Amino acid sequence: MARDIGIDLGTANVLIHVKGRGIVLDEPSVVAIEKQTGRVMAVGEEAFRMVGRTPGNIVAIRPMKDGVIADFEQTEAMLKHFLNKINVKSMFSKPRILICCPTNITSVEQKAIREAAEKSGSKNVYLEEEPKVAAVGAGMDIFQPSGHMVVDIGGGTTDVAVLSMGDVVTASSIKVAGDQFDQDILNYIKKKYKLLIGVRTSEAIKMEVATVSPSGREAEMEIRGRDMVSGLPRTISITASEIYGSLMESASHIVQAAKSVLERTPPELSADIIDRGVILTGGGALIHGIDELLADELKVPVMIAEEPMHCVANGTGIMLENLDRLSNKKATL
Ligand SMILES: Nc1ncnc2c1ncn2[C@@H]1O[C@H](COP(=O)(O)OP(=O)(O)OP(=O)(O)O)[C@@H](O)[C@H]1O
Repeated sequence: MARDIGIDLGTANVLIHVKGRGIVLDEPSVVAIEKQTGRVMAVGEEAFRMVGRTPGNIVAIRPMKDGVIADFEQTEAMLKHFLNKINVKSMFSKPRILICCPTNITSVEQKAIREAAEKSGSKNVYLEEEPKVAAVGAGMDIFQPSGHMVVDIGGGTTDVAVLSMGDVVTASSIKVAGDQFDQDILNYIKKKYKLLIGVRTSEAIKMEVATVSPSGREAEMEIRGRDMVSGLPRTISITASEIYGSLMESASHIVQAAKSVLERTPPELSADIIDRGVILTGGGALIHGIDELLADELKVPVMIAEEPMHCVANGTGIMLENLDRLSNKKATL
């Protein structure tokens, strides 16, 4: 039985979509390694629980940090682990696999990703650009001769693209996305309160109280960390309005990337975008107020896709059904 498998190989999360079954795996892109031997101790959810909490000889890393493959061996190990976990070999004979990986990876890295997938039992491996698949997963019919614009805000990268007739017309990719907001919050707390917090705490702040909305947000949260002066644990309370300022620089990079794409878009397609609006995908689209900010700045309607974190994974399923229309990267590798 031939089956199709789609993989969103994201810098923050890996999702695997199996035709007819939907998303069968959704785990953080984290690997825990024993430092001296390089042995992989844990992958995904289990490794994520160790972030910031490992003893000295173990380190929990994100092998694809910042939208590039920072550690290729660990990326490969992670991909193999996930494919084994869903037991591809016993499930299907010769599945077709479509992988969406960061836009900036080199052709050598692309080849190695393909090989890792092939070793897990597939002879037909395709790679595709993330914004294109995100747009399809968000429900856009990008194969028509009309303009669609997607802003995919992930963990490491924000990809902005205008698509028409199944291809990218204008695009921009910047290394400012959800992770940068976490870092901004962490830096702000450190500077203002002399309090050290971990990335997991700053991510929780981003989700629960942060906003980039010009109209603000009513939210407050108690956070714990280590006082830089006394070295002792300390609890403070923070509000949405004070976090707002620390996020504005990163938010404006995302706005600028979207503006630069619109400025380079042919006028007929711009007109389509005014009618249809811009769709936001990726987990970063869930930061409070990003839709309002972009709508204010771009002067076009902006909507957050349904289940923005699942768009790429769901899009792989749709793309695999349209393999003939897919610009097949396989031949070029
Ligand atoms: N409710 C939320 N509010 C704000 N941010 C969120 C929320 N949920 C998830 N995120 C952020 O979304 C980001 C991860 O999104 P996603 O899984 O789409 O990224 P990715 O596809 O792995 O990354 P990339 O596209 O860079 O490869 C993280 O930075 C995470 O903190």
